[in-house]
Amino acid sequence: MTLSLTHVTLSHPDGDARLTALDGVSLEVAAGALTAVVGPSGSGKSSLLAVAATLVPPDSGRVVVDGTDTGPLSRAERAELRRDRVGIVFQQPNLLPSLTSAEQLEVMAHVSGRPPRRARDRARELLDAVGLGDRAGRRPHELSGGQRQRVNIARALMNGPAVLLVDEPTSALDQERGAAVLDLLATLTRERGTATVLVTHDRAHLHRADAVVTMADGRMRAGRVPA
Ligand SMILES: Nc1ncnc2c1ncn2[C@@H]1O[C@H](COP(=O)(O)OP(=O)(O)OP(=O)(O)O)[C@@H](O)[C@H]1O
Repeated sequence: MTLSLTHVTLSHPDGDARLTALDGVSLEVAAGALTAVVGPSGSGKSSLLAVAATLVPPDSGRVVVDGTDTGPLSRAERAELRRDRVGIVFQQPNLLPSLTSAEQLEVMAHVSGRPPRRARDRARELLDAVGLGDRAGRRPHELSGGQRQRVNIARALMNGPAVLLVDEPTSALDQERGAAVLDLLATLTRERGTATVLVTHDRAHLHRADAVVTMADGRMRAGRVPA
């Protein structure tokens, strides 16, 4: 499995007590598969993504990313693993206002020490893949919300991640643009072979997922993919 969480627990300080955000959660996602995570606010969905992204080490349990057990890794080693093998798409695109779409992507390669020329080609190819080949020279304020989210997705794929983690990508979009973004994520997952986890409130599009899991009070329950 490309992403594997086994009996993961995570708690946060809550006054003198601790609040359990993840309570023995296990999840496996194969390369090329899209798993959607749904559940009410506060059920642990963002905590699950944070742990899978190696941003937060769990209190107990195992997180394996692309064959690497992340438990023994130092903070610096986790950061390196994240940079090279994990793509993260946050709810808000967080694009840099002064950079063009192509440059938003090229920065990722630069940070990873990859050659600029290859980065330019790859940025072009990815912008084409998300339908923005003709918007490569535009800055964020010259793009629509849906286009900015597509740049955000392309940027997350820049370093060829094995695992793609996506947090509520449609929350700022209308129904039609949201549906298009989810279609795109499903297609990219298959074409690029990422193990993708998508947190969403939007139950309308769950049929695009290979599996759906529901979180409630930090626990996970497998669900059927709706027809
Ligand atoms: N950094 C933190 N410090 C303290 N408590 C936290 C922290 N992050 C999350 N929590 C708590 O952990 C529980 C799970 O939160 P989490 O954000 O993972 O849920 P969620 O399902 O993503 O919710 P939402 O849909 O509102 O984003 C909640 O009770 C939340 O208040």
